[in-house]
Amino acid sequence: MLFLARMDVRFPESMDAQTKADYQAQEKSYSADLQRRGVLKGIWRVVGEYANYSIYDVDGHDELHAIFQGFPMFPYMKVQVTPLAQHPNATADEFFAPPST
Ligand SMILES: O=C(O)C[C@H]1C=CC(=O)O1
Repeated sequence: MLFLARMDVRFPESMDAQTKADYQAQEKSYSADLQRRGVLKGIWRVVGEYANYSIYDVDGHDELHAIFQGFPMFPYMKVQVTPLAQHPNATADEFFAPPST
């Protein structure tokens, strides 16, 4: 199942630069592992914002929630999720398998 997520990150004003950098490094490593495993299919920065849009391929809601909770920066993220279904007009679709005949 595919899901589109928008993640907005908001660190507390009081957080020091080194702590932020540590969180970002841990986040990068966690994100890279998800991408290597094919769970995180793509991630894009929202221009001008500390936010991203990302696409996840998981078995269901519980797995997706567990993945989000695993993000080191989860306590500082607001996540909005949109379930995705196959569009009948899609011509080239790298995310969905072709319909079986
Ligand atoms: O920098 C971000 O957008 C936050 C974070 C969430 C996933 C990820 O890889 O980075």
